[in-house]
Amino acid sequence: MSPRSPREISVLVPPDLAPLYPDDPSRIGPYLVLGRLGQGATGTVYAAVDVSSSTASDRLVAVKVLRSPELESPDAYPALEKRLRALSNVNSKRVVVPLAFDTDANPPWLSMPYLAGERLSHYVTKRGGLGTGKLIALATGLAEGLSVLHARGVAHGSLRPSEVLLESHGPHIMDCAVAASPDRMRGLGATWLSPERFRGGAATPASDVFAWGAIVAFAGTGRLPFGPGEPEEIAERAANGAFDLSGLSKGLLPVVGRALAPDADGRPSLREVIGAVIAVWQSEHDDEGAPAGGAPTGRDELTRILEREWHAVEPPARVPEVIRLEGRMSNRRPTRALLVAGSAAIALALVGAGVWGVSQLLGPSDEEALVADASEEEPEAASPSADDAPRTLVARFDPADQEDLAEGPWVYTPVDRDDEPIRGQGLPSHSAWAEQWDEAGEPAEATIAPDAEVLCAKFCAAPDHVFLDEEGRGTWELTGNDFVDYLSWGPVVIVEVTFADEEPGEGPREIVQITELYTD
Ligand SMILES: Nc1ncnc2c1ncn2[C@@H]1O[C@H](COP(=O)(O)OP(=O)(O)OP(=O)(O)O)[C@@H](O)[C@H]1O
Repeated sequence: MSPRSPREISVLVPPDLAPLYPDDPSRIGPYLVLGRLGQGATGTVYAAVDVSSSTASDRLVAVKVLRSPELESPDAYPALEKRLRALSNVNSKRVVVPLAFDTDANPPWLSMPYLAGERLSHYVTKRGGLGTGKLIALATGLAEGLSVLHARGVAHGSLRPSEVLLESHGPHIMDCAVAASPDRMRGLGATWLSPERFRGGAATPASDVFAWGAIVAFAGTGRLPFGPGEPEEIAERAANGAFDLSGLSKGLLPVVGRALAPDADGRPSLREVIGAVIAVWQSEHDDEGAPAGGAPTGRDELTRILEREWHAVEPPARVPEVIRLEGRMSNRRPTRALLVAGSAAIALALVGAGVWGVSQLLGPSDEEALVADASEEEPEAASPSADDAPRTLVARFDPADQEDLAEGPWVYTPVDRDDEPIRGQGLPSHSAWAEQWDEAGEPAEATIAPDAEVLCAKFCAAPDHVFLDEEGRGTWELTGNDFVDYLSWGPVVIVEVTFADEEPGEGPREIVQITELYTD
């Protein structure tokens, strides 16, 4: 097997990744930018590739280019740098922390792990308040994340339901880099703003506790705790302690009520908050299954609560994308391959169906027929005639077998497999995938029709290549030319090929249809 081309890597990307705008950067720091994740009041977030990462599933990062009103004065930059340094040392799975940042860049940026999930604001708006177990997990998780932030001297300052991401492993506190100014927060919704912040005060741990109380109240009841209205009306109710917690899980009422105290001194510390919420959970679970060996720590309990209560937050599917790292050998293919909405399930379904279909197709008698008739005159690569080989077979194209990577005919080796592909273990590399297939015949040569129909799941190209068949299965549609171009990059590929229906003859057979086989 030849090694995979060092010029390409695969990355699992969200299926609905938006394309870049013409002015968007193609690189940010060490990252290759793939598409836009979104734009908020503090900057634009891009999906980007960390080329140093060794696994497809970890390569995707989110890079935020900061452009926020709070950073308009040059004095803001040293403070930003200090805050990002502190954040980089935060050790909590509940906080999205920077992987890298550059505050000298213009504009500054920070990278963070890519997290697939749903904002708490969307989740509650769509489904209503959370059940008690999940609410307790959320409340404990947020309080733990905030307490670790505070221990590093960082008050979040802008916490609200849209800054809480629900992901399959638990809730995450996002957007910690820049605390919104009170002015900006007033515009974003006074509900989450403590009275002292509404009056223009700085972000403090106590103001984060207030935000925690308001978020937990919203998540538990599906309603705004101070009701609807203009920011001033809401702020007035907050200043008077006029909240409505009816419908909130009974055990949580006292601690949430105290967190919403108008006076910062009247609010509990996060340690008290965590203790109170854990006590509610333990009282409802009789402490069953508590770990042996003394009183569990807050973190142990949080882990246990998340394990028990955090269900039904599934990560959205991601789809494979092949990224070219440097100049291309041909200009037919776009530098990067971007997949569009809806293709994830269908692409994976097609691949699964393709693998299944091929295993059905290749019964034992077919396998025997796959053994190519290597003639004495052509020892390197035989060209089986149309009457002694099936019209469709699974083949390996290994550029190591090919003398000239730009010109055909193309050497292919029939392959098959006895076992089912192992799924759910991440996307295998080209060569690892190819190694799962056994040789089932002698190498032979074929030409590839320039307009051959190509269905691919992994080496897909531009969005306008998307293809849906009559049964709703789909993937990307390329041509034989694109496939030849792909082969010239050097990867080993496993494909199902169909030859032209031709009269028996001497020359290499012509491939008119190619379906890439891949799985994860
Ligand atoms: N680490 C991440 N992983 C995946 N997507 C992310 C990540 N960080 C941000 N995003 C996405 O990027 C988009 C913009 O996020 P951002 O936090 O900048 O904006 P916002 O929260 O909408 O507004 P604001 O800047 O006012 O907080 C959102 O759709 C968000 O889900």
